[in-house]
Amino acid sequence: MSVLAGVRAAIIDLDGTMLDTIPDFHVAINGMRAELDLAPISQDQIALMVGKGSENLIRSVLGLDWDAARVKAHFETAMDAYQRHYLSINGNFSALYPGVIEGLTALKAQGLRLACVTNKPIAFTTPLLKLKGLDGFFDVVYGGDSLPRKKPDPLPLQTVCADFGLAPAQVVAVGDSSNDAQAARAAGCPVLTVPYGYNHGEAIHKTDSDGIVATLLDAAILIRSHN
Ligand SMILES: O=C(O)COP(=O)(O)O
Ligand SMILES: [Mg+2]
Repeated sequence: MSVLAGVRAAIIDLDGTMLDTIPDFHVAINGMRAELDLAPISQDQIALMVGKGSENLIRSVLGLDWDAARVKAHFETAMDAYQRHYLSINGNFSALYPGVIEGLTALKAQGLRLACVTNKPIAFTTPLLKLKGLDGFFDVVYGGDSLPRKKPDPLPLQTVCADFGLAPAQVVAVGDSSNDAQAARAAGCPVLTVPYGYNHGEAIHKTDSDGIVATLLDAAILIRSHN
């Protein structure tokens, strides 16, 4: 029997799964770097560092130029600048991946409840989902700072399962990175991965999952075929 049999809800990741947000990160990070007299960096560099939340990202971005002591000394100034820049352009340069709206629509039509769990701060996440027309699909949304621990910790996924009154085996996680897969494994949720996002520069095939789906629509079709 497939691990997807009996699935009643889906937890969908945001960055790299629903939206290609690297162009937003790029503008916001380089805006911050300019304020600190640091040279711009490329989208490819940024894609390697996205996935473990804002604090990690800013520490990595500053660590390209500075030692740990200097990063620490300037961290708060950098974070304030980054958040200001990000909020001023949030969503303006990011785009939906193919099959996202179709996939979410199909999952809903199949009777699944949907949650969005992202490591993006909730203050960025809420307006972004709205701007992109995604907010109406989700019963629950957790950002990286909504709960005491973020992915790859299982807590956000376990919280969704509790919110929905479902066992982890009934809730599939869909994401683009090892953070999503590790969180799902630790929570006991089945997990599907998409190959087009950001996985810290690692091929998605190297990440342990229950299947790789080309789009969210393919995820919906695969789940339906087992239920
Ligand atoms: O902002 C991040 O660090 C990654 O966010 P995600 O969990 O939506 O991929
Ligand atoms: Mg992601």
